[in-house]
Amino acid sequence: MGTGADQELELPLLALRGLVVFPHMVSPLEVGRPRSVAAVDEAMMHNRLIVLAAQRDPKIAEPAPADVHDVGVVAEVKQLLRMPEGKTRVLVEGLFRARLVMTTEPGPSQGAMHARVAPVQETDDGPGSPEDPGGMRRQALIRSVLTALDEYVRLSGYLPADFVSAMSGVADPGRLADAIAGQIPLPFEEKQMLLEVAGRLERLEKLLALLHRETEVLDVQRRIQSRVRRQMEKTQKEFLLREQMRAIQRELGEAEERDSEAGELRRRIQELKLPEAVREKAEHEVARLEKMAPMSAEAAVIRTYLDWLLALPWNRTTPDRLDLETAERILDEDHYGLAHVKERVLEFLAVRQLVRSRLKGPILCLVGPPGVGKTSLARSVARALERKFVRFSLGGVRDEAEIRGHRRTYVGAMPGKIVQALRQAGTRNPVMLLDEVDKMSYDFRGDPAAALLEVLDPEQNHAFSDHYLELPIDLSDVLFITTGNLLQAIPRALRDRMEVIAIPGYTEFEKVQIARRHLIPRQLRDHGLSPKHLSVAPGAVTAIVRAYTREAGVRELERQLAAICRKTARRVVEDPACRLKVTAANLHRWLGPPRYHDSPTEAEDRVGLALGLAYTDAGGDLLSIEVAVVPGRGKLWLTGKLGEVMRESAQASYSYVRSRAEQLGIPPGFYERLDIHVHVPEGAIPKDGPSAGVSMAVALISALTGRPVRRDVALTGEITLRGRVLPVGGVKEKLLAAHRYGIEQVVLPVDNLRDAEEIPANVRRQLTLHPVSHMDEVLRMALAERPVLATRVPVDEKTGVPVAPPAADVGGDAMWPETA
Ligand SMILES: Nc1ncnc2c1ncn2[C@@H]1O[C@H](COP(=O)(O)OP(=O)(O)OP(=O)(O)O)[C@@H](O)[C@H]1O
Repeated sequence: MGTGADQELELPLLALRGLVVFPHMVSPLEVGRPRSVAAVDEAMMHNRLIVLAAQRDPKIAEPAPADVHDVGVVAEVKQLLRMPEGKTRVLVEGLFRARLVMTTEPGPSQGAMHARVAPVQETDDGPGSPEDPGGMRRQALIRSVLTALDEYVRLSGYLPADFVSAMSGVADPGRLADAIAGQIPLPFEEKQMLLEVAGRLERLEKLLALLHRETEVLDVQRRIQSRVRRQMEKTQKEFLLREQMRAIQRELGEAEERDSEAGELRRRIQELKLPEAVREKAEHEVARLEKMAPMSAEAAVIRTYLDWLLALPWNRTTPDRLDLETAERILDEDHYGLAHVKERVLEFLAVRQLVRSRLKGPILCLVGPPGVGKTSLARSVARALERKFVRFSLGGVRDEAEIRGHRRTYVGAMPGKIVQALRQAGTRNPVMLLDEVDKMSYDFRGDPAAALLEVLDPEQNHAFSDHYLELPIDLSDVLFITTGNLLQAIPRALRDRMEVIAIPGYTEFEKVQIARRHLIPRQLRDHGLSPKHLSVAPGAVTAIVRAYTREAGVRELERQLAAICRKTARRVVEDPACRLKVTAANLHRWLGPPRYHDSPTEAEDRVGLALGLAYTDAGGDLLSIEVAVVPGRGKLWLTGKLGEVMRESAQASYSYVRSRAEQLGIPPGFYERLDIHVHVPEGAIPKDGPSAGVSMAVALISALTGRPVRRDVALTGEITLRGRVLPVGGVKEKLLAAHRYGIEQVVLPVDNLRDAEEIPANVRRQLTLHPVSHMDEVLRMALAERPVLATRVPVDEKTGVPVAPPAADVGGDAMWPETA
């Protein structure tokens, strides 16, 4: 067919939308626009030739000559098929590239557009052409394109597999490029770009780049798809399994169980009339529970949580009994003595009666040795107020989470102790006893004291937050009472927030009263006995206190009485008619030999042995302090498990003695020839504090001068390097201890005298107190006037220098070890 491939032609123009036809490519076209139909008709009437050129913008409906690209293809219309609605379908075959030289618009008669076109001369083909000597580039390009095409076909699945082998038969690079470009789905702008390249190899090279890019895109696409597919499969699988499980549960009747569980929970929530925030949270959790498989671990977590939420007393309170008379009667009924504490409790109730609304604070803190009735007093307060009573111990708590709970994300998470106690109480206004606030510690897991501060602060505790509950809980109606053994060990910030009431310990008289009025009746009751079975003579109680117990409280006493009751119970079972009587004389038959007879007090005055008074967490106690002087080089030995402060205090006493040696009648330079050993017996018990300073100085001076210490004097006081005596703590407990051991003379710092006013009058009467402010006064009181030995430090008569001592010859009192 004469196509006139090298001269200009005037042909009808068909504008293509979003489509490029290449030479040698047969392609079906749907023609609808009137101008396009006219162009096809015109071509059919002449030589079937037509120019196909792509529109620059496929969206334009009626393109003007400027709207079509300058390069297109001259094609032959192979077939024409008229369709309904005026549409026409044609089959065209591209013949050659052509440049549109001039394009003319149709006249008003709606005919076709025309274009004058000039064929594009294709360049650089064949071996030996200047750009490709030897045809190497051509070869390389063709091979690369075929490889890339192979990869592309494999990845896309879009073209038939034999397309590649068909293409490998095309030798002309330009044609190859056109044939491939015509078949693969590239954006039409890129196809147009390829159409406009006249150079064959250049066109092939551009196609190669596009192929590579397409392959890469396909690869990424494939990876995304497979990921999406996997995801889809997983959700589908889960959905399927869940459905199956539901079906199984239905079969087993579990679904109904779950539905009924949720229904039951909802009903309970409704009934409980919870505060709004709590109700919302509870309902939210029930809704979550419903969506879960009943047996799943998560459902169990939610169930436990709901259990807690619904069990807490959000709005349950008990009315307070504010009747003072009854309250006083109850307090007296339960406890002997303790007037100060009872008074404070009654004051609290009185204020409560006047201020009906919430009373901020106070938090009572009962401090005293074990067994003085702190816990039972708190219980009694609850009884007087008709409130519920709960207690927990803070001893050993070192983790904030124990107070505040663990977050629910933890396995086995639980609310903290406060919330647990509230649940146990079942009302929101119990008396809550926090035992052993002085035994808390802290580590990297947070400071429990800080959490307690929030609990005990009336400004904050109306919205206490527990990590587990995730809801603020109101603690402002709780009456907190705390207890501890040592005031100093309670964290300062906590101490400031509380009203401390000290219970120093009981005198012997009080113990006997407590036993007779409370402990014996209670033990009889607890052992199923009646007073006619057993009577305990007052003298026997005193004997138990003296010989079988050594304590500030009455716990050990109660235990001994329980032992007596046990023995009685056995006898009563054997012989219901028996009548038993415990007296001081037959006590050893009930309780065995006395446990305590060895008092630390001595039968006679001793050299180098002083009695100090100590304050421990078990109350007050006596402490013997021994000093021995041995030949040596001025070393000071300290033994008996002394704490840091006590050691320093011993050093201070020693320095004081050295600096005052001459006035004290000790040869100067004694320390160059002698070692001094200070020992505080009962080494298993740790001892600390500065209050033994005075007694150590007395023992030292006694050992160095040979003047014995009076055995009926006990001492307490801190010493300075200049011999001043400073006040100390725990004086009440110390005085009670001195009295317990039958000591009558107590030397104490003058500033501590007012503490002595708080001990019971009958004890006070039996003690003679010697207030002092300087060591000189202490020594006048505590040391015998004249040495029992000429001097404890032998000196050379001529030089006055201490010499090695002679062999001991002073009986049991010997301070010098025998020299070998
Ligand atoms: N004044 C008292 N009147 C009657 N009973 C008392 C009195 N003091 C203590 N008790 C009794 O002594 C026992 C021990 O008291 P409680 O357990 O309250 O001691 P505590 O001070 O709390 O000791 P701890 O510091 O070890 O907790 C209780 O049975 C208590 O009833």
